[in-house]
Amino acid sequence: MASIEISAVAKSFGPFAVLHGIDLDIADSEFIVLVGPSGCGKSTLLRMIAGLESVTAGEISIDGRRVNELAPKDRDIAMVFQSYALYPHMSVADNMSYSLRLRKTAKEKIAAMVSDAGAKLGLAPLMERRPKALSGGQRQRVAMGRAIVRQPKAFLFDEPLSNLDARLREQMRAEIKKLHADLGATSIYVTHDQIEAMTLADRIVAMHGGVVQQVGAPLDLYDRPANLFVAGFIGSPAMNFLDGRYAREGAVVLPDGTRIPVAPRENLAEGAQVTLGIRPEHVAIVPESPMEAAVELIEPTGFGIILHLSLHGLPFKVFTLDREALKAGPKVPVAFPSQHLHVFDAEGNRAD
Ligand SMILES: Nc1ncnc2c1ncn2[C@@H]1O[C@H](COP(=O)(O)OP(=O)(O)OP(=O)(O)O)[C@@H](O)[C@H]1O
Repeated sequence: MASIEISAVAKSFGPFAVLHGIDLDIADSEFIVLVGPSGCGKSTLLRMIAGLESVTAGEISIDGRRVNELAPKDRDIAMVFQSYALYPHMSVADNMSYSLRLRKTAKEKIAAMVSDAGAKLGLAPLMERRPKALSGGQRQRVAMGRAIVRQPKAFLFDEPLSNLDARLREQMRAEIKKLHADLGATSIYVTHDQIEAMTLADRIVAMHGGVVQQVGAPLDLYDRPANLFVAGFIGSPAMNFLDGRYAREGAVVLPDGTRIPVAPRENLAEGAQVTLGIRPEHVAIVPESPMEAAVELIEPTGFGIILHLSLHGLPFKVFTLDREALKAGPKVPVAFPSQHLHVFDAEGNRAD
């Protein structure tokens, strides 16, 4: 297994700069998830680590060795693609053993490694089938098996679950997590799905516009997002944002004059433009609250209830497990508990 260091890495396609100075140190055995909206540059970064794209500037090292000029096959890393990329004319066993046969590994060793990986992935009864006779989930398992038998220094995953339906995605997600716990292989996983990022990662790298926005443990990003982008991207239903002005005695004043008490922030001036953030599950419905919101829509999800509310025309959502919320009248009393409030400055950065 390996550590991977990315230092000041930039990428341009002709005149278009898509990655702007990425720095990231990945520890041996770590599971890193690169997450961000379409076009943020996460796949390009992964492909540069794999050697499938050139590095415009900066340096990528694996185990302390610069690999910028190294061909993909010499980097000793395995990539698992969204499209599986299996050989259609080969059986599952032959797909999995292909790279070992190329390396002229001994036959008995190949058989043992393929059967071991097949058993780990629940593929044992399917070893003689061709890919076209497999379901999407089974194909993705074969693609993973092919990566595992190579015993690479690191695994790179490029949206491996995007082609699967929701239920299978959930199941495969758990399998990937178990596999990582079992193999302890350094892994870099690209997705635009923040639930995959939250559930799989040791550390999440949130990207936007070719720039790393925040790196941290999933719950750090959830509890203390560094800026408005991360706050809005991580979490579903998404964090509510309300624009207002900061008052130094410790409040944010909304455009309608509503004062929301917040812990004082040293670095904000009186009257500074700010955005208040609160997650839907943190908005409290409390009978004694003087703040009343109009009920616009009620969405029961089965698991919980999402209320679409508005405070003098400012929309926000509440998520609650309390089924009483289904009976909400035209107005509900709400409160924004100050320990759950996030305040962002005019540049969108966290102000603490
Ligand atoms: N070969 C290329 N030539 C020119 N532009 C490219 C090339 N490959 C990617 N890009 C551009 O680089 C930007 C980043 O693409 P990339 O595929 O890395 O994004 P992504 O975050 O992985 O998005 P997605 O989730 O849609 O794959 C995009 O604007 C894309 O159009």
